[in-house]
Amino acid sequence: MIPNELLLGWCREYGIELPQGAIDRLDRYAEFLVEYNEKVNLTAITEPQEIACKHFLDSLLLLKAANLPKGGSLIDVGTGAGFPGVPVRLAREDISLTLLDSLGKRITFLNQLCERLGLQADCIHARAEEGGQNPELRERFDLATARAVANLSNLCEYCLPFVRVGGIFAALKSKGAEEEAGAAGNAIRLLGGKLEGIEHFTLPDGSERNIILIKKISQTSAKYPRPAAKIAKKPL
Ligand SMILES: C[S@@+](CC[C@H](N)C(=O)[O-])C[C@H]1O[C@@H](n2cnc3c(N)ncnc32)[C@H](O)[C@@H]1O
Repeated sequence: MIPNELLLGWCREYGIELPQGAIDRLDRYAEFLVEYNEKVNLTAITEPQEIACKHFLDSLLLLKAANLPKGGSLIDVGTGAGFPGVPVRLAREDISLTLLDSLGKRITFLNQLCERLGLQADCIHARAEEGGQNPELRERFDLATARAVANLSNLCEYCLPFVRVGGIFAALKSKGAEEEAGAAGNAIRLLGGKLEGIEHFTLPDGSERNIILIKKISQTSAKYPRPAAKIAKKPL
């Protein structure tokens, strides 16, 4: 359904390697996404070339920006229909993937998707504020990521608790990333992080993508993440 050759060409251009069979699995992913989206709202992007560019290639850029060690672990917070986590896992069969979202209908979709694609992933129905206090998830991951979930300050409180010391939180953002990173300075520091840098990309459709990289340099205090109402009322 997606323009496979075009996507492969983009991957070559951006230096992203795909293992054998990944393009076929991405194609089946797109097909199921569009089919399921007719009954349950998952995404506004349904045109095949747009899915290839704005969902798949965009997600895969994470691999260009952040180092994910061989056999490492990735958590995608507020993953929605699986972005960026699922495309990244299809490109990196060695990693373990956890997909977390607060909406049950998204998790139902993801479980069915994993079954169809024969993909191993933990799909967790929880708010990030709760998941980050769960000892089985807290400070366990080499890489945490999120796209289109919240402003960077709140996102740091959602995501940094999941990251092990020495690991990375990578936030996928469009324009205004420098300003957001500046405004989140206090949150980054309080949560045990350090701004490593921002990787800039231009997608084939001309849109801007910035990936903000935050390294976890010390443990996050047990008081974070706070309950949702507190985060909303008093952002760090
Ligand atoms: C705009 S969608 C983005 C989905 C996906 N990351 C993408 O880029 O296509 C935001 C997603 O974040 C989830 N979300 C928002 N706040 C959350 C929270 N506090 N904890 C977990 N999931 C959350 C929503 O349920 C939704 O699926």
